[in-house]
Amino acid sequence: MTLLDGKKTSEAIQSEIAAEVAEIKAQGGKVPHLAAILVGQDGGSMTYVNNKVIACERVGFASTLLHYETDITEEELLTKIREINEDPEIDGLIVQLPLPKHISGDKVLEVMDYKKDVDGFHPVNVGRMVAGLPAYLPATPYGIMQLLERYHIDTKGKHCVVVGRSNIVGTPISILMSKCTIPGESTVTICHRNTVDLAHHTRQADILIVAVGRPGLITADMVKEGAVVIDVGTTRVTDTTRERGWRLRGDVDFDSVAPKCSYITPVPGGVGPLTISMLLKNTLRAAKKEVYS
Ligand SMILES: NC(=O)C1=CN([C@@H]2O[C@H](COP(=O)(O)OP(=O)(O)OC[C@H]3O[C@@H](n4cnc5c(N)ncnc54)[C@H](OP(=O)(O)O)[C@@H]3O)[C@@H](O)[C@H]2O)C=CC1
Ligand SMILES: Nc1nc(=O)c2c([nH]1)NC[C@@H]1CN(c3ccc(C(=O)N[C@@H](CCC(=O)O)C(=O)O)cc3)C=[N+]21
Ligand SMILES: [Mg+2]
Repeated sequence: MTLLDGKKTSEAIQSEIAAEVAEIKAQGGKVPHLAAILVGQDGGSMTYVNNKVIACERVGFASTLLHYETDITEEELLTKIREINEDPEIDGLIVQLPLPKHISGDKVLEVMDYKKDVDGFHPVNVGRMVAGLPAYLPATPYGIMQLLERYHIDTKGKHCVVVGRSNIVGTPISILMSKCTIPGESTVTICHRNTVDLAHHTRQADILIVAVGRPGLITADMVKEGAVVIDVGTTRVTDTTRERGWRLRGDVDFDSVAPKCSYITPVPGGVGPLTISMLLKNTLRAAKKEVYS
């Protein structure tokens, strides 16, 4: 069993990005600039946004964090997004999810300039990804592809089973794994809440990707011997032995499943750190106008 070390891979990617930024600076070019919008006080969201800002500093990007109270109106938020769209200094924009109920995530995406949508959630980027055209790929699926690539995991002709069909993880990773690019070339099954006999499907998987948000959902009996298991889930569970009172748990029951796997990602230290690195990568691509001029 080989551990897919997301932290190490993420550090390698961030070093590559930092080297490119240094080169851009040396040539007097524009330093990539990421703007992040956070609405409200959700603990997890605050942690992720802070991690993103810290990572920006580490690779030499500029960053702006815009933090609004939960009672900001939808129109006020949309006005702010329009301002950022017009600001030539800012290359990439993310709006941290979840948003409060009175703000429509779909409207936010509609207003956002897709050329600055480094999360890859805008319908233009989603459509271009599906069509196989250059696009910003959503950071988590992009990170999973990086892990598979950098560990030289053979995906061609394999059966990839994805559990979860969200727009930010399950759906895009299923599409990418089915494409005629490497990693990819897999035969893909997508499972969700209404899948009958989940274990029957997961047991068929050569590559099992789980993005549900239910700690320990995948147990050893649900996994084929020798499978590659990618655990996207990151749920905070109470842990009184920790100073902060909680720890992160994945969707896979790691202790029982790991011995059966050829490769497996840990939580934390698996997919999560890569998500941040690929967001930086997208921001660099935005600053370099690699996807759109
Ligand atoms: N490591 C990282 O970088 C990231 C981690 N995450 C984590 O990944 C997890 C999933 O996130 P996200 O995709 O946004 O979650 P969503 O809640 O948006 O989607 C969860 C998906 O799981 C499906 N589902 C729920 N229960 C079951 C079940 N019992 N059996 C099969 N499928 C089920 C849902 O089905 P249905 O569509 O029918 O409701 C849905 O498609 C969360 O823990 C989140 O914190 C998310 C993003 C990035
Ligand atoms: N617009 C938007 N884009 C997102 O990409 C987005 C979002 N909203 N909302 C929430 C989810 C969740 N998500 C994670 C990012 C990093 C870690 C991560 O770095 N996890 C570390 C641990 C971090 C810690 O210790 O808290 C790890 O797994 O090792 C986890 C989850 C991005 N999301
Ligand atoms: Mg969601």
